[in-house]
Amino acid sequence: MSFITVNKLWKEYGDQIVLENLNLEVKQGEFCTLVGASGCGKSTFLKMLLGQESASRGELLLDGQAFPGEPDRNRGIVFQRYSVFPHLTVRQNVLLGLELEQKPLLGKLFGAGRREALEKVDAMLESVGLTGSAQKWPHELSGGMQQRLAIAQSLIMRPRVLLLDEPFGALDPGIRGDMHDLLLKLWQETGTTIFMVTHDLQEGFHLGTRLLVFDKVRNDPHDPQAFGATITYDLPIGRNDRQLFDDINKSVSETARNQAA
Ligand SMILES: Nc1ncnc2c1ncn2[C@@H]1O[C@H](COP(=O)(O)OP(=O)(O)OP(=O)(O)O)[C@@H](O)[C@H]1O
Repeated sequence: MSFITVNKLWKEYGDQIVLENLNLEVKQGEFCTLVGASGCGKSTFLKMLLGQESASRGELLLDGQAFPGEPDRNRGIVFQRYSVFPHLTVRQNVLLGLELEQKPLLGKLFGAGRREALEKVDAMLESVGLTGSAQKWPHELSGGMQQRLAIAQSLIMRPRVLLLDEPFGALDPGIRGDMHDLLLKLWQETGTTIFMVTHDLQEGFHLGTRLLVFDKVRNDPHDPQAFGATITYDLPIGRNDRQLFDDINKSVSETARNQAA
């Protein structure tokens, strides 16, 4: 049985068809990168995996069971920006999830429970290279450091699925390279299943074990909302196929141009 099954999945908002007939089987530990023109529903698909949006039709299964309808600790998400709490220090940001999980009402741990949780937090901060910034506030961190904090905050909960929505989109190219290395290291260490949206096809090819291209097969210029996007390429990657890269780039750019027209 596959870990995640997407079966004839549709998503509509009112008259607008965003996603149509998505089918996908994902094994535990895969790293899927999602690319496609702006507005093709990639973030919507992540939100469905998170449990923040429901399907209009079709099935989304985790271990053969319907996906929990609300976000839970099985699934962590990191957005392009603003996913950390500005009023908490780096260490408190990472601790909070554990505190809320163990003491949902109070949101605070004491004594041995707190010491144990802080050991995990410090190990996680070490893993993402933020040990020296543990007492800092988020506004004192660079963009790359804030994203490392957001990843630590998600991973401390040991999610089975990690959802990343353009996590490096706002970072300088030099820092992106370091973040790629870090993410690959954490993915190998934790074995978590990753879905990552990126606008950078090269990044998608570099990081993923599988590349999913979201695109519109049909387009009605008089009614752009009539058709949704679907998965047009689902490729195992890890090799550098220049022709394939060019083909995907061309088809995604064409859809982007049609949508802008
Ligand atoms: N809550 C919502 N209510 C109504 N329409 C929505 C909602 N969320 C998204 N949409 C619409 O669904 C379409 C897909 O949006 P989505 O953000 O998933 O695309 P995307 O591929 O992630 O785009 P981008 O690459 O620009 O982030 C858009 O036309 C958007 O306006």
